[in-house]
Amino acid sequence: MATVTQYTQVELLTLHGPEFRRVSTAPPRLPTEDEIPIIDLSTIDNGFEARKAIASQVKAAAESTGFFYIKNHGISEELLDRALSTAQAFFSQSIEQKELVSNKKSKHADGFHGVGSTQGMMAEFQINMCHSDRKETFSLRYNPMNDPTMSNPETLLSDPSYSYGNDEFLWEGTSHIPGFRETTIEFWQRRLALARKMIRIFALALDMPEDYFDSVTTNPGADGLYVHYPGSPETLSEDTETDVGIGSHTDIQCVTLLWQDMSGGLQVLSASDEWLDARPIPGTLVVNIGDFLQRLSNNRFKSTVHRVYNRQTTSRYSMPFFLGFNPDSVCQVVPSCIDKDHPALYEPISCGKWHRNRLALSQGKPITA
Ligand SMILES: O=C(O)CCC(=O)C(=O)O
Ligand SMILES: [Fe+2]
Repeated sequence: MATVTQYTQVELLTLHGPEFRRVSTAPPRLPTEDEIPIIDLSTIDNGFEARKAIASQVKAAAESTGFFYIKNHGISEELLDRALSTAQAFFSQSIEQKELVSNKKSKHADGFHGVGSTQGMMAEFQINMCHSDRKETFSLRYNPMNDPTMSNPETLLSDPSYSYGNDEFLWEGTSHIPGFRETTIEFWQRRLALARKMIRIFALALDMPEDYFDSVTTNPGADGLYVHYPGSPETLSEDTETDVGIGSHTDIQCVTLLWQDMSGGLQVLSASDEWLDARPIPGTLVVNIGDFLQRLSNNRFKSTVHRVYNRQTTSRYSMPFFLGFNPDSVCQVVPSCIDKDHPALYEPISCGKWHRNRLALSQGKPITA
């Protein structure tokens, strides 16, 4: 007997008002190789032609599901293991110890966000409309002192419009965890370097010179996170919505790099409104596109709805990294994405303002013009 696909709706908050998306109620299925491809980065440093070849695969993925895996990405298993142990050591503490580095002490929301404390502004300040997120987070944001490519961090540090560099409390409040500061900063640096390489690949994928985004990634949005999804109580029924890890959302900035443990639970909406199981694949990171890059690409590259369901009784850990552009650089739709049939759909805006507006929206505050 043929099965009839049934649909429900998810509500997403956007700057243009709420947006409703049809989604299938069927359980997630495995993606095809084209839907979420695995792209090999082993040749990324081998010269321009090699990078063009990678970019053409990235372009195909970016124009379809907007999600892909990368392998041979250059971040060692040793560092990933160390970062995971560091995250686990942090989250296994008492709530009082975690609150020593509460994000409330920071202008940039660095630090600890407890379970359910920050609906609608967790992680990268995603907008989750359905229910409280069941996760806790530690986040480290851009600080020019931690960026090895920044030749004059003092200039930025002394610029009051940025209020960079007030993250000492993070290291004081975690100094009892061996290696926490060293590992967290080293991992953040490696992810920033990889994200900068990836944005060059994205420039090529948009048929632009590979250095096209370099000038807007000198002090970019760069949010490195540890995330813990506590296990769900065994008593929860299958259809309850309360044990969701992160509700349906799109990422806000440009490119997300995600390490996930082997628990599973990451689901990605397909072009035909079905949930795809973006299962963990050892040795890979998941890459996806955020709303700001979709905007700059005139909607050519897809910022795709995804969510996390942790329905197991044990913890799930993930470590996402969100790359934006320099907060004050005004960016316009990329010229190669505009022609007479495809006029620019969006006004120029800075990534910082875009991010702030999305945050204000999620908190019910007015949006600045
Ligand atoms: O934890 C994950 O697997 C994904 C997290 C995510 O989508 C996010 O933080 O934006
Ligand atoms: Fe996300």
